Amino acid sequence: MTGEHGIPAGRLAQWLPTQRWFAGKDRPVDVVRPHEPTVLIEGDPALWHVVVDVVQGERIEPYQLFVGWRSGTPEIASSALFGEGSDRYEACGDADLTAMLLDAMAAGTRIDGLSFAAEPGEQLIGGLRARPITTEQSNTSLVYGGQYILKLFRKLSPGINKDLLLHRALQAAGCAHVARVVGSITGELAGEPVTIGMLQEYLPDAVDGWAMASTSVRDLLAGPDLQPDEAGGDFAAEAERLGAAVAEVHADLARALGTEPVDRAELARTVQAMHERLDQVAAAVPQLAPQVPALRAAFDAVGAADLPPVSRQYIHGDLHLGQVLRTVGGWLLLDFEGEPAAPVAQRHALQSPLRDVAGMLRSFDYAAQQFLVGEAEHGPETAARAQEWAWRNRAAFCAGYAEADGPAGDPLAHAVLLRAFELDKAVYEVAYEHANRPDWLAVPLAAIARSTEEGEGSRDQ
Ligand SMILES: Nc1ncnc2c1ncn2[C@@H]1O[C@H](COP(=O)(O)OP(=O)(O)O)[C@@H](O)[C@H]1O
Ligand SMILES: O=P(O)(O)O[C@H]1O[C@H](CO)[C@@H](O[C@H]2O[C@H](CO)[C@@H](O)[C@H](O)[C@H]2O)[C@H](O)[C@H]1O
Repeated sequence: MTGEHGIPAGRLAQWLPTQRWFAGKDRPVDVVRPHEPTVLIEGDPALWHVVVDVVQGERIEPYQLFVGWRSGTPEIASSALFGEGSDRYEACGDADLTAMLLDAMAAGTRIDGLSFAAEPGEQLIGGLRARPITTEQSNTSLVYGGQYILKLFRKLSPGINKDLLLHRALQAAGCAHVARVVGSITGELAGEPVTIGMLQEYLPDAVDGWAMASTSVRDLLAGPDLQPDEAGGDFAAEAERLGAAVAEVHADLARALGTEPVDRAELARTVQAMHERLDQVAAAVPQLAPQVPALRAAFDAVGAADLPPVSRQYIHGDLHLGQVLRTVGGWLLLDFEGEPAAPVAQRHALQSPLRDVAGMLRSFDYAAQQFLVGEAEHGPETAARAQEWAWRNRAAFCAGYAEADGPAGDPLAHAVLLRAFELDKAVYEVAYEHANRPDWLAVPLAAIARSTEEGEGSRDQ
């Protein structure tokens, strides 16, 4: 144990890599250096907020922890204890302790360097208990009494978090496709404000797009003679509505935060970045090697052609079916942070809205292909029907986007750029799956192989 509050820095180096939200699992943790803790609850039980610098070779990244302690023999899951024999635990699962986070926002409290605040004009209901959500996520979210959801950002970067920034901008623009932000927690890091948490209205009846799309594909593949438009779970109407929702979010972001034109020099930088990503991923994943020349040709086609103009703007940055929720009122977009591995400056860079379109098109491919991965039994007919499902829903999504007049216009009018963005995303996915879910690596690899075999003449482009 080190420090008067007993933060077990030595044990944290072993504990952190066991946590789903820890983003540094690709290399060993050398040392963990806690900053001065903030006492949130004093006494028994006690709660501290602690920022720790995690040192991994040259890389030093700050993460936040909520550290709990109570006397006696508390029932704490062993995975929450900071190592065997430690009496300090990760407190996000302790409802007696986390209740204070909402109460402090409701009261507008300041504790040392931490500011807890309701958004202007919001009256928060305090006194609610929280439970952590159990879905796979990169941060930690607590649901308070089915009313609010508080996202605690784990890896911290100085400045207002892009998720909070874009939610606020969209809300101020009257956008119907985001959950309302009602509060926030802000701290200080390297002399700058840093977003610790974002409180939003919780939508208990929402279903995520990945679950809905997966149900639709499963339904189709279960009926051997069905076509995608005949299956009971046809998703095309939802895909079209989703396309319109994304177009409206893009238009609101463009109006609220501005756009910049894309000249040839900017396009050349974009192509260069695609090549650089490919260099890195191909070096780490040898299975990508056969596709590298065709990928390079698809990227270079962007620089060579006289393309219709698309301006740059704030975009979602990591849009896929798991980042959208269907409520009775329509589709909502979540989690505007961008790609988890991207440096913060890159996440804030203005980009083509076609990148988000490409992300969602990749996701339709994932939804269709997930049931074929490792499934040696399926024949060519099953693969063809899964492909048909993806084509149908990709086309419906693009039609919805075009109809709603998003800033990218009709995505299919930008076939060369859209194809390059899709392939670039698939290269990112190869790296993501290689590092996180090796069983899924076949999905983006197969998509790249199909696309490079078919060339630009593929079905929907
Ligand atoms: N306002 C909300 N209402 C209901 N569920 C939500 C809401 N916001 C997020 N969720 C759920 O929480 C999950 C994680 O949220 P997300 O913002 O993607 O976190 P992370 O950045 O940690 O991945 C989502 O997939 C969704 O299931
Ligand atoms: O949701 P995150 O911001 O953590 O995004 C990361 O994880 C996603 C997987 O959970 C990953 O998405 C990929 O798999 C999805 C199916 O699980 C699929 O719908 C997406 O199209 C595919 O990219 C995402 O790339 C990664 O950044």
